[in-house]
Amino acid sequence: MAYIDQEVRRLVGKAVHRYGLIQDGDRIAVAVSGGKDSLLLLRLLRERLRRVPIHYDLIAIHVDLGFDLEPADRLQRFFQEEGFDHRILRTDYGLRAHSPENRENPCFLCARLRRAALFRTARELKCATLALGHNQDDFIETFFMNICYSAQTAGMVPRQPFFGGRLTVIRPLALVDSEKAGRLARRLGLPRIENPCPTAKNSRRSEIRKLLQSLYRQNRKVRGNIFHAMSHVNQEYLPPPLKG
Ligand SMILES: Nc1ncnc2c1ncn2[C@@H]1O[C@H](COP(=O)(O)OP(=O)(O)OP(=O)(O)O)[C@@H](O)[C@H]1O
Repeated sequence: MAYIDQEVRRLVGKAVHRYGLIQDGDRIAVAVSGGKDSLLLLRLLRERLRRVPIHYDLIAIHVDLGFDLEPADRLQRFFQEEGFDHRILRTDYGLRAHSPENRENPCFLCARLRRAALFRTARELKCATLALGHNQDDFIETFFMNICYSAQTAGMVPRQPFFGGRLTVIRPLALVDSEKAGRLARRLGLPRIENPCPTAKNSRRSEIRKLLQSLYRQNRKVRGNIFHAMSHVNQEYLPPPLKG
C-alpha cells in the first residue's frame, strides 16, 4: 500500500477516534457533491467497515442544484456501479440562488437550501448522522472567512449535534488536507465530476485560499500550526470585547 493510502486512512481513523464521530449501529447519510472529498469520504467509510469491529450503514445523498443534469446522472451511475445505497434530490436551488429575485449572496441562499434538504432527507432515511466531506483546508478557510468578513473567531467543528442530538453532523476528513485527499482520490480512480455552479470558482473563499496557499508554500508548517491554533486559544492574550 502506498504512503498516501496509509496516511489518509490513519488521519481519518484518528479523527473518528479523537472526536468520537462514529458508533456501532449508526446509520450514516453521506452528503456527496461530486467533488473529490465527499466521493473519497464515501469510499473510505465503506472500506473502513472491513477493518473495524463495529458496523454502520451508509447511504449517499446528492443534491442536484439544477444547473445541468449530467453531473447527477454520472454520480448516479457511480453509486449504482459501486453498489452504494443512494438518494438523488433533483432541485432548482442553484438556479433560484442565481435568479434576479434573490437579493442575497447566491452562495448563502444555495447553501441554506441545500443544507435543509440534506437534514430533511437524512431524517427521512432514518439516519441520525450526516457526514460531510469538509477537509482540513476547508476548516482553516472558514476560520479566516469568519475573521475577515464576519468579525468573529469561529470555524467549523468535526462533530456537531443538531435538534437536541437527533441529528449529528460529522466531518471525518477534518485532519486530511486537500492535497492529500486529491492525491488519494486520483489513485483510487474516483470520478472527477465538475461543479457546474457559475460562482464556484470566484468566491471570496478562493481569495482566502490563494492567500493561505502562498503562506503554505513559504513554510510547510503553517497549515498544521493554524489548525492547531484553532483549538489552542489563549484568551488572556486576546483583547476583551469593545462593547457589552
Ligand atoms: N450538492 C451537494 N449534494 C450533497 N452534498 C453536498 C453538495 N454540495 C456540498 N455537499 C456537502 O458539503 C461538503 C462541502 O461542500 P463544498 O461545496 O465545499 O464541496 P466541494 O468542494 O464542491 O466538493 P467536495 O467537498 O466533495 O470535494 C461536501 O464535501 C459535501 O459533503
